[in-house]
Amino acid sequence: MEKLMITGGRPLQGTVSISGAKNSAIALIPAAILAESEVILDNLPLLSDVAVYSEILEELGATVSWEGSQMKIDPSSIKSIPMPNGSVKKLRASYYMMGAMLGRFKEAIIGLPGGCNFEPRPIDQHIKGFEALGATITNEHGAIHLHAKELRGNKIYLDVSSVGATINIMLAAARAKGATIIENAAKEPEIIDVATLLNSMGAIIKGAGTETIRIEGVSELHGCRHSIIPDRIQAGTYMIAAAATRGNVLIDNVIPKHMEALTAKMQEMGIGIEEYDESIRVIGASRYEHVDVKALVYPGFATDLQSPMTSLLTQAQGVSVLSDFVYSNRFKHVPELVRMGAKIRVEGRSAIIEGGRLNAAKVKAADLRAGAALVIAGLTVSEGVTEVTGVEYIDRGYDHLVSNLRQLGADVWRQTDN
Ligand SMILES: CC(=O)N[C@H]1[C@@H](OP(=O)(O)OP(=O)(O)OC[C@H]2O[C@@H](n3ccc(=O)[nH]c3=O)[C@H](O)[C@@H]2O)O[C@H](CO)[C@@H](O)[C@@H]1O
Ligand SMILES: C=C(OP(=O)(O)O)C(=O)O
Repeated sequence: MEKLMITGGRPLQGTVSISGAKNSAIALIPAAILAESEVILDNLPLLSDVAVYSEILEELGATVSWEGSQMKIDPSSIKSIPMPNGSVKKLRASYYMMGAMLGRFKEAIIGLPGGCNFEPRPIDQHIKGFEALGATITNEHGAIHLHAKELRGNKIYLDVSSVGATINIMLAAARAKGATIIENAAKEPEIIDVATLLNSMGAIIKGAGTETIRIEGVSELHGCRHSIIPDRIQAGTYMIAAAATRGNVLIDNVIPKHMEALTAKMQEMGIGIEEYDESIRVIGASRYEHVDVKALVYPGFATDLQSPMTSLLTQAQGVSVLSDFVYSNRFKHVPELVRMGAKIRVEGRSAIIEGGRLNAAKVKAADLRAGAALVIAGLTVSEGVTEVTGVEYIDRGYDHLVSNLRQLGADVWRQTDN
């Protein structure tokens, strides 16, 4: 079993460069299925989810070569092969195979997604969107069967502004007949990134990043080259880690605009923030004020930073209230932080956090961002060694985590126990 070992108490110092966004990468790779020729993706993060996605495309017959942060995908030999089990079960975003395969072949059989299950994560809005485009959908023994004689554009109002449903409908609609309008679309930066790639492939998509997206279907898409936006959740995690250790860190290769909800909260706590064109410096202080945080859809505070933020709030004076309005039960990190001495109780969709010192402990990450929260907590503890298991979750979203933290002066290492 692999674990992360952390002797904390050292303020993080130096520069960390952020890789491309996981939540873009794992939508852009399946989007390449829609093209007839080679798609080149630059600034790709080296993550386990990305590796699984390249496996999925190879299983379908695509030629994938991956060198450093560049992936080349030649989808010209892709075939419509059912994927009820196997790799698709390993990650959440395999649901994008539904939209991409439907767009290209008008049919797909895809096993229900795996990934981080911090609470039930329905895909009813994805299904509603595909049905509106003319697909017939059945769930047979845990695999979704999708079929359409032809896909026709339609107006789709999403009941919840879902990132996955918005992207999935864009993928299928890009090669449908006529115009599709998505209302109450999600506005996350990763949606703009996917629309940018699709438009470079010859799609006609307008309004990505707003609540109304219009997609004019085209009969064919071609290859292109695209550079993935920086990962705002990784960036936010390092910003929080810098502040939690009362360090001074330049976070490079970020889009500061994407970080606004976090930077505003950190400034409210008394943390120094300097913004540059493509980087942000976080300057820790000896005392932080308590704040209330509400995780919301973009441009609100990201739910994916809610767990790391919980760890930072244990370092503030007084009582903070952190509520998650996207995932009301995303609190699997809380019992583990309590094992480390944190004073936190969960009431409904809120964690009530009383600032205080943490202790080293053996803790388990139950999902990706819970893992990030535990690493940050461990970095604040100077006595003893914090051991974090569940490293496979952390590897879904943070490439070079150990080397990045070590470069910033942290005493962190990976250990494998038999
Ligand atoms: C691969 C990826 O990009 N993952 C991100 C994506 O997940 P994901 O796309 O799965 O999340 P959604 O935006 O779809 O979920 C938002 C909310 O809508 C609900 N919902 C969603 C779809 C649906 O059909 N029905 C429904 O009720 C969910 O339960 C949740 O409460 O956005 C989440 C919210 O920012 C992030 O935490 C994830 O990191
Ligand atoms: C929940 C996350 O990802 P996924 O939707 O891929 O499980 C995340 O990135 O925090």
